[in-house]
Amino acid sequence: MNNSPILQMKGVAKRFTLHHQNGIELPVLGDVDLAVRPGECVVLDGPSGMGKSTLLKMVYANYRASEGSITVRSVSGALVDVTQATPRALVQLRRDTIGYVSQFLRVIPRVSALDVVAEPLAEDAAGDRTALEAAREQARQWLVRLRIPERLWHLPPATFSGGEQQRINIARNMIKPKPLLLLDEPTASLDAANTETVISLIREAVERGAALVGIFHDAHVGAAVATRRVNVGDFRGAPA
Ligand SMILES: Nc1ncnc2c1ncn2[C@@H]1O[C@H](COP(=O)(O)OP(=O)(O)OP(=O)(O)O)[C@@H](O)[C@H]1O
Repeated sequence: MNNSPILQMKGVAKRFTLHHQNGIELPVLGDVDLAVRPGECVVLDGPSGMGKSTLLKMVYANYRASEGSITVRSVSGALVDVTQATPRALVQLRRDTIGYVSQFLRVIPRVSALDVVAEPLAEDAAGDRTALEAAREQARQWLVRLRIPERLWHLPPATFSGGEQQRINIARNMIKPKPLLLLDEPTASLDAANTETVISLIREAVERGAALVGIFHDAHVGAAVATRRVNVGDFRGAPA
């Protein structure tokens, strides 16, 4: 296995410009140096407002870094600096290399829960019927494992409970094994049994050699999955 980092952040800083407050700048993170290798699950610690979610959003290129480089080793082996990548390269990277599980499901109107979960594999099937059916079969297995009642499988998740939506989101974002997985409170609305299932899923991802970076307010989950802990407050530039 290639043990070089899947994620490498060097000298990363983030400042928000508050346009409605005379353009004042809010420094959140500075001098972030972080390398994450295959088989690591780095848990981000630090008090509320320190910039944990901001760090993940920069890696996923939802937020643009103010300084520094964020290099991701793609499935094809190419090193891509997400701070410089073209929109097209970012779409490809999100499709094949970087998974991002947030607390909230972005609901797609009229698409059933089963198809929402199957979609990342169905996209790759490119119309091939056997591959499409295999994608839907895998989606069924994920729905069973995450205890989504069968009566919900063919309904769009818009009206599902918070915990049900969160589990659909986890299944959709983990069904396709990707080298880098970003987890922003994936168990926030889950009961004990489903939380344990997610802990197992995270450990399985670590075992297959994925690199993970996660935020978990539930200390039990963080302790159960962490191979290393990083305190975001230690990155210089973060407010005291
Ligand atoms: N889009 C934005 N515009 C302006 N400020 C922002 C924006 N996003 C985040 N911030 C600010 O950046 C700081 C860090 O926020 P972030 O959500 O990363 O913290 P966190 O460590 O994840 O907190 P929590 O544990 O409460 O989720 C906060 O002060 C927040 O207000």
